[in-house]
Parts: sequence; C-alpha cells; structure tokens
Amino acid sequence: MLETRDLTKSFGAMQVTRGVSLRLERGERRVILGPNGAGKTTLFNLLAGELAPDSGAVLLAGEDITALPVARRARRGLSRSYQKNTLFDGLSVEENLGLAAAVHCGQGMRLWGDSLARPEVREIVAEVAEMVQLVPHLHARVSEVSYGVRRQLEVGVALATRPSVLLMDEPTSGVGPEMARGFHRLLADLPRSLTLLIIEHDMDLAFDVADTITVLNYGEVVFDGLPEAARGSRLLQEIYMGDWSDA
Ligand SMILES: Nc1ncnc2c1ncn2[C@@H]1O[C@H](COP(=O)(O)OP(=O)(O)OP(=O)(O)O)[C@@H](O)[C@H]1O
Repeated sequence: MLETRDLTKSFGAMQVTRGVSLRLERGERRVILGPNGAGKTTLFNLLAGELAPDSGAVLLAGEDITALPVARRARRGLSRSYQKNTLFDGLSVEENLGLAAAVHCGQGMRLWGDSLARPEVREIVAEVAEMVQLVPHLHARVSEVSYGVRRQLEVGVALATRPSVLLMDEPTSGVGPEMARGFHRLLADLPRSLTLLIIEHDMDLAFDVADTITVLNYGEVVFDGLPEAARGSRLLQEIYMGDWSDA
C-alpha cells in the first residue's frame, strides 16, 4: 500500500535518511521507533511530501508519488495527523470534523456553514466521531476540551478526509501512560482497511498497536520485523536502554 525505495535525504553534510526501503501492506499497523534525532520525522516529511528526497522513491498503491505535493498525496489517500495548529479552537469538535469532511467532499470553505448540513458530510462526521470516541464531546468548543480529547480530534480530522494510509507522529506525546494506552486501544480498533504508520517514542506503547516495527537509528533502518522479534533484539535493547530500563 505504501512503499519507499532507497530514500535518502541530507541536511548540509548530515545524512538524515539513509537508504530507507519500507513496504507496508494494506491494513498494516507499523510503528516506527528510534531515539531522538534518528530521522523519524524527516522520514514522515518525505512520505507526506513536505520534503523532497535527494534520491529514492515513494509509492502509494503501486504508483510513484515522489514528485507530488502534499495536497495531491492527500487527495490520493495519504493523510497525516498533525500535533499542532490544525484545529480551529473557536469552533466545536463537530464543526472541526465537519470542515475536514466538507473539504474532502469537495465543498469549498466559502460555504462551509451549509456544507456541514449535507448528508454525506454528516455521515462522515458521525462515523468518525464514533471511531475516535468523540460522540460525548461533539458540541464542546475545542478551546474547552482536555488535551487528550484534542489528540483524539486531531486523528478524527485526519480520518474525516477518508484516507487509506494515515501517518501519525507521536499521537500520544504529552498524555500520561494510562491515557496513552487507551489511545492505542482506540487506534487498534480503527477499521482494518486503514493502513497506519505511527511514530512512537516509547517502545512499550509501540507494542500495544504494532503489527510490525521498524527501528531507525542514525537515519538507517536497523530493524524491520515482528514485535516479538523486536523485544528479543539486543541491538534494540542497546539503542533503547533508557526506555527499557524505565519500563
Ligand atoms: N530542516 C532541517 N535542517 C537541518 N537539520 C534538520 C532539519 N530537520 C531535521 N534536522 C536534523 O536531522 C536529524 C533528524 O531529525 P528528525 O527530527 O527527523 O529526528 P527524529 O527521529 O524525529 O527525532 P525526535 O524523536 O527528536 O523528534 C536531527 O539531527 C535534526 O537536527
């Protein structure tokens, strides 16, 4: 469903992405682990189209999308859930979801008030609200909801564009461990038709949701495989010493 071939990216003399080749099947939940500075966010930027690679290719459903800008990748079903500045604080949870759904349904921002009433938009809002457990919060203003609900809404806004592949950069960052677990259960319950690629800093949390794990270190894939194998890997234990000993 999503593939990279030998992606490389440097900033000046520093090579931050080194020959990264990944292949995600449809419906796969892959977690990307790696220490600070390993190149996880850079890889996401290359996948989403915010950065162009120096060499290599990104393929979505078999088609080369390396040259496509962010919006065109999104229209093809590759979406990213952002941590910051993507929500309209003065609007309700429902309106935020509705706006994303309306844009997806081809409604201009200009008429968005009317767009929200359209049946296809209402249907998406209801479906997504259910998926990310936002039904009790639909009428709350975003500025008034808890941090955890905001994080759920960020994922909801991305889902309202009906992606086939969703990239999430540390969706649980800043929430406590218990809430993070709940959040991962929510992710695990998302429809299996959706392919998920998640950056997660915490190794234990990664095991909650991952079908497969990729570990980056100094921009390079140093592990790619099943979570059970990751648990037994000495290399990972060394890289993740801090997180393992904290666990
Ligand atoms: N635009 C940029 N210009 C120069 N250097 C950059 C740029 N973006 C990232 N870097 C550097 O590239 C390296 C990888 O950064 P990246 O953010 O991809 O790592 P990461 O694995 O996501 O780290 P973290 O877990 O801390 O977010 C870091 O050394 C970072 O300082």
